[in-house]
Amino acid sequence: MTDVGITGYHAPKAPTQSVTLPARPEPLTLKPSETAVIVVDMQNAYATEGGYVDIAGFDISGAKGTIANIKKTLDAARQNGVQIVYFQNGWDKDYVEAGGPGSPNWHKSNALKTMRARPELQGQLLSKGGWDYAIIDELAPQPGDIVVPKTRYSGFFNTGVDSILRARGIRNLVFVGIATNVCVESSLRDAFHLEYFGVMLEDATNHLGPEFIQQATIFNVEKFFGWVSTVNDFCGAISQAAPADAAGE
Ligand SMILES: NC(=O)N/C=C\C(=O)O
Repeated sequence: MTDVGITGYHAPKAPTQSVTLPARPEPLTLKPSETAVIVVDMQNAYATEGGYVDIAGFDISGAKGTIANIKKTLDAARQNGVQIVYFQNGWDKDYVEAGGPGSPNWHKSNALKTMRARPELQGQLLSKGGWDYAIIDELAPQPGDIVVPKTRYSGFFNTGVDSILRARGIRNLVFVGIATNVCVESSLRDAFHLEYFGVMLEDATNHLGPEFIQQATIFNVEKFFGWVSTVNDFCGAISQAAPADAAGE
């Protein structure tokens, strides 16, 4: 069973009135009270120099702007009582959860491959409790946020997040994080198949690989799996509704 860090903090209530989020291919009508922001894998591994993807040779120069835009998104979400859920990718220190040679993950994970190529890194990449695994300081979870550890690209595989969201009546998921084309897209696709309305904030995600791959995911989301919006449009939209507390709810 997955560890889920839920604090006893009572966040401000999210508005129950519908707002209109400008999005492509069309605007989306949603209730902030039925919406969560999903922060995908904003760990040192993916967003900080010296972390796993940097060591593995990917260009992470886009991460800085992504972090600033995610911070803006989370500030607005918190002010309006919108639930925030963090996904955190990695495995136990012995890498049992990563799978052995019988798992495709063992063959495809660039973290595992990098550690096999450079044995001095063994135990350092994406290992629970280590620096690489930790969520970056700039986006540290706050009281009321939910942290969901995961062991594969999709946050819906082998985790309790679907139940956690359903129990709160959440129907709309706003995705931010790294990497657009791997864990963000995998999670948004699974969310679609579980009947969630998935929105990706294109300027709060960063890809691993050439620039065209960011555009490919944007195309896939817009055309097949959900909606694409921006940080400014999200922040503007969720502040449209009267706070639930002010409305006497
Ligand atoms: N968070 C991600 O998108 N991860 C991508 C690759 C990996 O974890 O190896």
